[in-house]
Amino acid sequence: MKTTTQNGNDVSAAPKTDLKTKEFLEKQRKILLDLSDDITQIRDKTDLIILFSSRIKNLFYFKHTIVTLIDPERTSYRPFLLDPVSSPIQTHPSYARLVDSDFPLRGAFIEGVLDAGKPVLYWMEDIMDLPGSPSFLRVNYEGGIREILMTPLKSKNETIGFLHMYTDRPGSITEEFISIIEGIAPQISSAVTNIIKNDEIREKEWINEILLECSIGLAAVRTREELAGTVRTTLIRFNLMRGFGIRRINADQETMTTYVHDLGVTNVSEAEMIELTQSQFPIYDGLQDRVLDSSIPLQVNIDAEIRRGITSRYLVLWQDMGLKTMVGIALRNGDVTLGVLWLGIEQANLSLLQAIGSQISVAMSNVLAAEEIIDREREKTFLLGFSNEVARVRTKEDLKNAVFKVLNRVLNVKLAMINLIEDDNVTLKPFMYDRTLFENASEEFDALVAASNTIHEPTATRVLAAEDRLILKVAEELQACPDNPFVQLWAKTGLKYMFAAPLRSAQADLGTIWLLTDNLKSELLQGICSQISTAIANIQANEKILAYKRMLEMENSQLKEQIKRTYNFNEIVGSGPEMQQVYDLISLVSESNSTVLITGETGTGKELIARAIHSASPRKDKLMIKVNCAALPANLIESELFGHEKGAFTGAVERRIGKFELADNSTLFLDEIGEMPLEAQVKLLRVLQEKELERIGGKTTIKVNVRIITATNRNLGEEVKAGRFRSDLYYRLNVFPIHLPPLRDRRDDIIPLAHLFVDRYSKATGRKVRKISPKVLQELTSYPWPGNVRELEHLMERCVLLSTEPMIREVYLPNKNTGAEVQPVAMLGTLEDVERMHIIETIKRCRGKLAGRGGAAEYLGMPATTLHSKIKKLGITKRQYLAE
Ligand SMILES: Nc1ncnc2c1ncn2[C@@H]1O[C@H](COP(=O)(O)OP(=O)(O)OP(=O)(O)O)[C@@H](O)[C@H]1O
Repeated sequence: MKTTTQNGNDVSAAPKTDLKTKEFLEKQRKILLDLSDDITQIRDKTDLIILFSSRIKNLFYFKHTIVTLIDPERTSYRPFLLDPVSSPIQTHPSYARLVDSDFPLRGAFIEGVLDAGKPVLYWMEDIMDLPGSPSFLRVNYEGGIREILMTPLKSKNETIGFLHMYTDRPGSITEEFISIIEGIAPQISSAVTNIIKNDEIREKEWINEILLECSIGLAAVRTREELAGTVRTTLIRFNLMRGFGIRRINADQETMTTYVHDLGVTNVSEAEMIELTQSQFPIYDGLQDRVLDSSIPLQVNIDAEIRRGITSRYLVLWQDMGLKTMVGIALRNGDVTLGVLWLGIEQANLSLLQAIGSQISVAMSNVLAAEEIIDREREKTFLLGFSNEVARVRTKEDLKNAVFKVLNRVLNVKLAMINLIEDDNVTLKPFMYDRTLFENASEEFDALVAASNTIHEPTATRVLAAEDRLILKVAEELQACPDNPFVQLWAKTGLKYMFAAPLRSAQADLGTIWLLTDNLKSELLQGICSQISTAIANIQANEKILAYKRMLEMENSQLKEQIKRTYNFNEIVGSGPEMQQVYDLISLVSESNSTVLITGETGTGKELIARAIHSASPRKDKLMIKVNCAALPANLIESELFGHEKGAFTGAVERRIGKFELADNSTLFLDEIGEMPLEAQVKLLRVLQEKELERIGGKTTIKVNVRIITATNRNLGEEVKAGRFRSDLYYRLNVFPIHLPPLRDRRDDIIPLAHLFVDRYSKATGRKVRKISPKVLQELTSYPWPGNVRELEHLMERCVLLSTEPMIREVYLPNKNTGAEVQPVAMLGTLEDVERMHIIETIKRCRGKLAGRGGAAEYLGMPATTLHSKIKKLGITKRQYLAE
């Protein structure tokens, strides 16, 4: 057997022994046998070296021995089995460091052993100071060691470590010694391999045992707090607790945010702590994505990552916290990647970390599932609450309150806009928005709100085409459509997502809703949007009902107004034979359903007579409906009479009930029938014949039971002849004609009528005008009254208003020749009137005192006798100045 020194010299330095002697062989055999026995009994790894050392020492002298092992990467070797009791350097200050050091597998010293593949004896002085020589050589030399025998330990032809044997007596390691060591090296190797395996098995068992314990705890975890606590306990059990953070992948699939953490005791500031645990950190930053992609835990050197150019803020925060290395473990449950577990540790058993990681993954998915259930429940309750609130919504204001409450306060979502489609089915009109959202761009926003938008605007078209919603990433949209003014506005809010949805009710598009948020809860938002759709449909229906109600109220008040003006039979003044005849006709026709045509000059009382007929008819409990055919433009008269459906023509925004329908079971009074356009005459005739009608644009026929009374101041017979009035209609209307004579032909009625009107307007205005002077009565009866009773009525109303005393003494009739009214110089009356008024007023102020100091004569600047004669002359009575 040939053994070499580090210089490659023949082992001439080792004292020669006859290796073939029987004695030697016997010695070797015994050592091997004893050692084999020992090795089988070894329970503890330190026992091996102690037993080995003592057995060999029985035969040869050496100081002490150790075993070193090569690391799995085969870059270094480190102490594995020590015999500190025999070591001469155990009191050396470097001892503790040396036994825990890795020594590079480079340099002449160790490479010499590896190359030789068998024991190599070194003289310390030759080797210890060579470049690359391990420091333990010099330390041993200083401890008195002079030679070292290095024997490679092999397993399956690969060197797994070294047996170091040290001596302080040069020459004590003989050739025989070396030969024996070489012979027993395989035994030592296999013992070491067994120890390693045993160690591994034992460690695995220990790990499994603890993992099992931890897994029971982790499996029971249901909340985040429990998760944090159990992860902490698990790490403590493995002595790995130096602070941890679990980051969860956010819904955007682009960022991660801390889910649970325990940073341990660190010198981190409150602000940094909040930043680290609440920020969204990008997944694809070159580090987190590496961890997620890696199937094994990844050890990260923070400084090195920053030097590599990874700019994520959390690295800087870790650095600030004084951390040097972190281990990142991807957390996965089946195919689902949940996030990353970051551990603030230097190094650790990878398979252990992996096992911990997968247990935490299971626990985390349990917590997530539990949270999801709670979230869903909460969302359900929340939606139910919102839907109850929305069900009560009747106005836009109610809806605004409900929507803003739910979006801003509960979900942290901003309402960018609700647009509603107009009746033209194209225009999108802003309905509701949160202007505060666009504070940075208020001018642009106002301009967009003011400009009319349509369903053809590209983003609006996309939303309306969507089945239920559209989720847009604002940044991507801005890249794709940098010129779109809407997208530009969204970008200015700084929010990440635009959640847009069509608002629909019963499959009809009502409009679009646009929500901006960083926190996307699509399902919930979807639910809210459909509630908003329902609410808007309700509001619109309610608005229609209100409009309809308003219309009815308007009509109702008009009708009431008409009723007020309805005078019954008794209020019709006229006692002459002409009017008597009219009364007879009214009595005759009232009870029947016959159509009546009332003719007469304007103002003769035709409407009054129509109302009298209605009031005396069996239909009197319902309102008489009046249509003035002259007051309506030709194109509207049909819709006024027969009504129309929504959209029947431009401007028909609502359905409208016609007067015919309103007059069902009552009387329809068509005033000024002579003015009705021919086209409408045809339709009127049809309704009169068939007693049913169709609304304009409508498809169904509506049966009506209406009594018709018409009136005209024209000569309808002449109109028929001139072709302006349909003869067939004329005959149908002229069933029962009543003609009203003009007032000039019944002069006996003038004075009773004048008194009636004075009385009526005195009461209405609160004046005390009661009488008409004979002179005025005379003037009234001799006037021709071209405007008939209405003219008389207006004139008397005016007289009441102008009169300053209980008797009407003056009337301003139009000039009989010119028709123009003779205006007095002043509205105050004649000079005599003014004088009378002035005297009465002065006496009143003097409290009836005429003469003497403070009397009216003094103030009027005349002697009391003159005043007396004037009072007499002007017919001033005591009543006039003492009455009030
Ligand atoms: N005989 C009467 N007794 C009392 N009031 C009358 C009489 N005739 C007419 N009036 C009053 O005179 C006014 C005008 O009457 P009314 O409107 O009925 O006339 P008309 O013939 O229908 O007018 P037009 O042809 O202009 O529609 C009304 O205020 C009405 O009350």
